[in-house]
Amino acid sequence: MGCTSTSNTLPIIDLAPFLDLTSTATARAATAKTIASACLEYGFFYLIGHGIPTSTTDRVISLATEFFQLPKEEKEKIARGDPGGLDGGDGARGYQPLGEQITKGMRDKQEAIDLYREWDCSVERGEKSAGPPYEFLKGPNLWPENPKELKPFYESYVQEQIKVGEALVRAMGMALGLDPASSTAADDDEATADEEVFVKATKNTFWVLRLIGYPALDKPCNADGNVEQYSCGEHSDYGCVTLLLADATPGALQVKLKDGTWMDADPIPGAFVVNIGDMIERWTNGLWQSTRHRVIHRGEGFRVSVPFFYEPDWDAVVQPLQKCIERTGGEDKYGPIKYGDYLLAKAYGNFYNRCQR
Ligand SMILES: N=C(N)NCCCC[C@H](N)C(=O)O
Ligand SMILES: O=C(O)CCC(=O)C(=O)O
Ligand SMILES: [Fe+2]
Repeated sequence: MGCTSTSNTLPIIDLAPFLDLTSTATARAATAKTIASACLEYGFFYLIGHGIPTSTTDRVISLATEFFQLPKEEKEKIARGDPGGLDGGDGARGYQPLGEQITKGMRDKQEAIDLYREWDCSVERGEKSAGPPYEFLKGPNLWPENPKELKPFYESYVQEQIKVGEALVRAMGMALGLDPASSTAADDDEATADEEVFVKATKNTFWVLRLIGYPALDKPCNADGNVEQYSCGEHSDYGCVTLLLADATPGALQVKLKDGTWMDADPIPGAFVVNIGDMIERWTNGLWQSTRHRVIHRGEGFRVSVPFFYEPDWDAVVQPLQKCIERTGGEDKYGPIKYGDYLLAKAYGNFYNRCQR
């Protein structure tokens, strides 16, 4: 697949009617309609009206940038440990140096920190034995000590993002409830059981926050225009919705369109780039697909992005909704799956060394 991509036409969705308590049912229905068509056509859109100020998102990016600029030894203080080891790691959380993350069997040119919803070991094992060893993914987060403000700032950013995720999946539930044959907006938005499915399944969201640093690629494309190196290979995300915050670098994230061509999804100031994950695809029986995307950072500088993944609860059982089965030919294409099991398999396969040996 070539290095070139077409220019930017992803839809822009305004979430404000779902966050502003004074908004009208008509305004919510209008947003839901735009979501329904964006999810059907692209599985990707820009999100505005989310209520998180640019002063916050700018700081999130600058703190991540500061971390990646630290010396290697400093960053490796929070290197993800081995699951089952006594170093305090669970194998998934913490810092991953360049080359540890793999996609489709190739090393991605990126370094990262993964943070997840805290796993409360004390509940399962009793307060006294809450320390290591941990099972894969089932441990405490490893937060950087430097920059000092990172942890408190990010903790409150996660809370703000959870609110956005909640409002967004509520809006998506409503969008799914719209009658595709009807062109008129619903006159009231009293939620039906189906419309609340995403909200209920994300009450204790097993969220992920990933800080990613992308060095410039040496040679992203060869003379024929084919891709030689990836910052992140082609993939879909695993859960409900990804709310991507990235620095201003253009020419990096690409979205795969239904015709197989790639389109740039360059950042728009103040907007998150949102995409739907595999669990939404399964709930909708493939009606809304978890669109594949990749990163080929074609610029010169160091690029930083901080995706927030708003996901189902660890224990949520995800299966196609009857209404969606009917709309997609009457056959259940996926069956039920527990989100935690799905995530374990995916996350385990993401690392080149240690976990895979
Ligand atoms: N939560 C994480 N790590 N999200 C990033 C997904 C990047 C693709 C992944 N290596 C894959 O092959 O699926
Ligand atoms: O950095 C980006 O633009 C996207 C990263 C991404 O797709 C991911 O981490 O899942
Ligand atoms: Fe992704």
